[in-house]
Amino acid sequence: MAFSLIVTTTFLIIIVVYVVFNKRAKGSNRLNLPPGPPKLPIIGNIHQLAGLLPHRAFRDLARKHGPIMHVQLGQISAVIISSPQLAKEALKTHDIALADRPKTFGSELLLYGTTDVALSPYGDYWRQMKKICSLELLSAKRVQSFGPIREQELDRFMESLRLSCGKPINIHKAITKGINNVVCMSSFGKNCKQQHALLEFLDELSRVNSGFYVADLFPDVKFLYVVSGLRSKLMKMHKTLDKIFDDIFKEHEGRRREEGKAHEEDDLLEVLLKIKEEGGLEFPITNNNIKAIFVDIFGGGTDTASTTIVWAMAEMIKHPSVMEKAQQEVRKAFHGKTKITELDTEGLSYLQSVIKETLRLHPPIPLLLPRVCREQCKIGGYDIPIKMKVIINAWACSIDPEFWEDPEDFRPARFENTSIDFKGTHHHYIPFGSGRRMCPGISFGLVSVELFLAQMLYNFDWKLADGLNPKDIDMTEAEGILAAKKVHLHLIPTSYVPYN
Ligand code: HEM
Repeated sequence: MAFSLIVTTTFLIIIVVYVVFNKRAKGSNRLNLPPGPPKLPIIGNIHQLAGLLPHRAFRDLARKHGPIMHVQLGQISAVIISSPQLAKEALKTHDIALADRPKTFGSELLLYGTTDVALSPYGDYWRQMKKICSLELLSAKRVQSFGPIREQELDRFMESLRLSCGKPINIHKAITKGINNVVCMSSFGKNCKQQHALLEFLDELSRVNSGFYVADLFPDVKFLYVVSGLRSKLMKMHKTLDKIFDDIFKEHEGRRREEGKAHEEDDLLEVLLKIKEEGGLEFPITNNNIKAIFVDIFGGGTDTASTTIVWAMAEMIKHPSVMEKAQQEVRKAFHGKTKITELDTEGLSYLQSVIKETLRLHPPIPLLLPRVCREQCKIGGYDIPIKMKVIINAWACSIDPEFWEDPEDFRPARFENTSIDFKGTHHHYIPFGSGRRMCPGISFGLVSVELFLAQMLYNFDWKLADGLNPKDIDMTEAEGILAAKKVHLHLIPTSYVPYN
């Protein structure tokens, strides 16, 4: 009986999906869609991604089917762009037409109806919140105001490294904690008790919100969310997250009452609460909107920066001459200084090249955040209809042999004496995206990356734990939106004592 129920249910799912799929496919027959790999009924091209990292699978498919491809991922029709020229057409020429973001059940639930910035639909609400983000929360002045927090956290981090000298350290864990402390204190003013729970939540979020979950690929077949267990998992995550934020808000409210206006600098929560209380906005903001913004700040602010630092250390260990050159630069610049500030890192041009090269080979979000077409347009001569998902493979662009010599080699020197920056105007190098939906957190993210790396290189010499040969470091990426290093990096620091 139970068996026949399963068979009937499966059969029904197949029929429903097939009917919807066919209807959509017929609708697009009149369009000149980009070419793409052959599709199987119902699943389309899902099998070509199975077990692979999407940015790598798409790059391999693009080598066969071209830099603009149409793929069918279950019910999701998507165009994958893998060349800088076409990325420019999409993100510059058709920036407004492609400025929407896709919605998933998970993003709706965990981002309070996508009222954050990153996944909010394009429109007046998004414009208002992006402006608040860029001008109030992540402006150069605000980022600078958190300098003392970063320096205090860095001192603590350096002290913990000194205490561990000669012993192996899990660099991934140590850095993530350090960066998360900075983000937490900048956001809520004090080390918040909920920090650990927030970190665990983010880890899970990156996995479940990749957009490549089976249930997300068949959004019309609602009960797939139920039978796959994703619905209950997401509901539980939402409940946990909401409780974490409620506790943070309560603590903050208590401190506000105790301290009155005696804060030295406003933390980000205080900035947002003041904006909310002042009113006068076209879309008055609620506590739920503020919570959604903090998911962006934590999601965008912690793992992207820590991932970059880990990859930079792994690449430098693999390439000792790069490590030596970066250390020489830092040690010369800081020579004789007992206290190092952010101003001291400004002239470190080789270190900047190391960071740029790390972000070229290991962009933390290799497929950027997906866009959705809101006005039909043409890219590379092909039609992009409304509602089509558009995925830019930024990683494929940054290793395109037409633009980069020996593209898969780690060679920071390639950035010396070039004008290539992070502003998203060179489409062969877009680790922060490009156009209207580009990342507003570049300064906030990079200042920590520079400061942490500079101090790690200045104060310590580094070698691999377990007698591992640098050439054998496993550089595999983890699954999820974020291409973090899958196998944690364990390094042994020894104190560097400068000559007087
Ligand atoms: C190394 C650090 C970082 C990297 C590599 C990075 C990368 C990215 C990328 C690739 C996007 C998508 C852009 C697009 O779709 O064109 C993005 C968007 C975004 N990032 Fe970042 N990010 C970083 C740090 C941060 C920080 C520190 C914050 C906030 C504290 C942040 C907040 C955001 C937000 C809110 C968006 C969405 C913008 C929109 O949709 O309008 N990011 N980031």
